[in-house]
Amino acid sequence: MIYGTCTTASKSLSFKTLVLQKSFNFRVQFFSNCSPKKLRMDNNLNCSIEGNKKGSRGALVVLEGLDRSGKSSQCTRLVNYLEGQRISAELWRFPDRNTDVGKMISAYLTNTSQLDDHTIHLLFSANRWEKRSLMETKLKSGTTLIVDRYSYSGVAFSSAKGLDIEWCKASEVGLLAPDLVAYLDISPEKAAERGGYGGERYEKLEFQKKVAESYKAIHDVSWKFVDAFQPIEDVEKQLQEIVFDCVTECQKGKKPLSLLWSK
Ligand SMILES: Nc1ncnc2c1ncn2[C@@H]1O[C@H](COP(=O)(O)OP(=O)(O)O)[C@@H](O)[C@H]1O
Ligand SMILES: Cc1cn([C@H]2C[C@H](O)[C@@H](COP(=O)(O)OP(=O)(O)O)O2)c(=O)[nH]c1=O
Repeated sequence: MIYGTCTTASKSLSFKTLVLQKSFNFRVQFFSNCSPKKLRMDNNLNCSIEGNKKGSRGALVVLEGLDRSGKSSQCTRLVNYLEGQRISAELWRFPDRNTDVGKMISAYLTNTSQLDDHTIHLLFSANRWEKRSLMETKLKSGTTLIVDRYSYSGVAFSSAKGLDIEWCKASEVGLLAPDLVAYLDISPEKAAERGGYGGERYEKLEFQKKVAESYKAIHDVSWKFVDAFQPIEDVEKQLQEIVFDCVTECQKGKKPLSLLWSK
């Protein structure tokens, strides 16, 4: 590890351009208006600035998609990538089956319990609410969260069963809004051909087709659609680029956290 000192980041530009990029030809995160910081450089010459400037925070990144679209694989790869860039990152997933609520959800998904559609919807929401405050603490302390499914799964899956979309959203209002939603786009038929399909309650082609329609109904222009039928490494590369940009924006400290369904 090599350490240097960043002395000129306060007035816009040029530290990275004039000194670092030109002389050494590598990429360094640049932050305007920050006090002098230590630069941390790894063996690949990836460089980051230690410490958080005021308002700097981690990014809330959500991966959504049909069952078997590749979310879990890509979430793991993303966290590894970010850690390689010296960006603090954690992998989260919903449902979180470790909590008491999560255990009820897991029993439902594995068909060992039966629940009314409204009830299971509210349990999925509760499972997010019980993690909300920890989520906020982590983000504010500078940790980026890569989240495998979030509110949009809640709304897409429940509304695919016929529940009213606005009713489905209501229990999600006030949860933290993601900085980025990446949708792993694959047809239900192609997803169904992938390994391990068929074990849990929702892993049925006809139902997944309805879920795909629900996702179409709830997405907005801010979502990034990534073709999930590409080779796994190509999906990974594309995600790395959009996630890195998002994390950089959040590190700048000019983007406060916002709340779900307020946009
Ligand atoms: N781009 C891809 N191309 C081919 N197979 C993939 C790709 N992404 C994931 N897979 C495989 O598909 C299966 C489901 O992937 P997974 O990441 O568990 O999806 P999800 O979390 O969305 O259910 C796994 O066997 C995984 O290895
Ligand atoms: C987070 C969430 C997931 N789900 C569904 C989607 C999945 O079919 C199932 C379990 O999610 P998950 O364990 O992520 O399944 P997979 O890895 O196959 O994508 O729960 C909901 O119905 N509502 C929700 O709020």
